[in-house]
Amino acid sequence: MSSTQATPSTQAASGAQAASGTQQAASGTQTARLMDGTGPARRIIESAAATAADFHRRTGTAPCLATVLVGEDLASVTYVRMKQARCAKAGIESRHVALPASISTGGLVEKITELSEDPGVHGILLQHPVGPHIDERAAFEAIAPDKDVDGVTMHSFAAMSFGLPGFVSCTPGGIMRLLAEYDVELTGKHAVVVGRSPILGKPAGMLLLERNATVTYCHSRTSGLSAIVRQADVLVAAVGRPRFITGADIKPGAVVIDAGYNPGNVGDVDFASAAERAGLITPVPGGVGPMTIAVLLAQTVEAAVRGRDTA
Ligand SMILES: NC(=O)C1=CN([C@@H]2O[C@H](COP(=O)(O)OP(=O)(O)OC[C@H]3O[C@@H](n4cnc5c(N)ncnc54)[C@H](OP(=O)(O)O)[C@@H]3O)[C@@H](O)[C@H]2O)C=CC1
Ligand SMILES: Nc1nc(=O)c2c([nH]1)NC[C@@H]1CN(c3ccc(C(=O)N[C@@H](CCC(=O)O)C(=O)O)cc3)C=[N+]21
Repeated sequence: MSSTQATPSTQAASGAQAASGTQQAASGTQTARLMDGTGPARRIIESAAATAADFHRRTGTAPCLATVLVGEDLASVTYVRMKQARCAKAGIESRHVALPASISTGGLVEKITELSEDPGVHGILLQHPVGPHIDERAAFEAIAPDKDVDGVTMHSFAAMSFGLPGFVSCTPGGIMRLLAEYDVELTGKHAVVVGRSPILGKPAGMLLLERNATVTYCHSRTSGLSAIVRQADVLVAAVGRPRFITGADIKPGAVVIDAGYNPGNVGDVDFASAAERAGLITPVPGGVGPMTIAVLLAQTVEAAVRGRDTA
């Protein structure tokens, strides 16, 4: 799989140049190979769609994902629409629950508890962030573990950290699948994760640890960030700051995973300079983003099938 060609649109979108049939990420002295997420994501979704169709035939209903959105933040509305569109294409029904920004923690927990108890709903996605006056952790914990297809509950986090079966947080799960797709060896490698949020940085580090990487977390209180990032054989950028990491801090040959997704389709890594030093690098868009949605869909179908088979 490691020689999969990036789609032309991916290359164009990331400023990459196609050179005599091989994909090259930049035109510097050392050129990174692109880690395309669109191809692997498509394959994961095709497989989920086949399973969803089979589930539909057997049960008369489609797998169903409930998407919960608090408020009307434009980016969040767009993400949720994108997820619903992918669901529809894969034969997954989505049920959208739009709640006012003014809803209380109690009101949100009540709504999510209803979905957790609804036998017609197989998976629940509560779009993050929910607004500063709401206890987001309490809301996530109202998701029944067997419907936690977004992998955001404490139950899912613990299972994932112990290497036990359960749903993984979608973006970290997508990152791991992408690394596998490109045959990236993790054992003994120094993985540096910049960011420690509960649904991205922290679980990404735990999954890398499970795969025997030596993991360092960096965050806003880290001192000497550059020096640490420079040691990374595998770098995961999950900061939420456009082009925060530049090529100067990339170890030559490193695997660079840009999980950032900032306004204007800009990642947390400065792609052009990083691609001159990295060995492998994800583009934004077309890297981690599509993998996130693919994992969400696959886990939704898995939840439906599991629920049915254990009913
Ligand atoms: N492609 C996808 O599917 C997804 C992409 N994203 C994107 O990933 C990025 C991160 O998202 P998310 O984890 O939710 O963001 P959060 O804002 O929740 O977390 C950001 C993390 O970065 C750390 N950080 C912030 N500033 C610095 C700094 N100057 N130096 C070092 N660390 C810093 C914070 O540290 P501290 O903990 O100390 O505050 C925090 O741990 C965003 O661009 C987001 O859009 C998110 C989810 C899915
Ligand atoms: N509970 C929760 N779970 C999430 O997984 C979650 C969330 N909240 N809040 C917001 C972030 C953001 N996020 C993205 C998912 C896919 C793309 C994605 O597919 N991006 C495409 C581009 C799509 C386009 O803009 O056309 C790409 O990178 O190629 C981006 C961002 C998930 N998030």
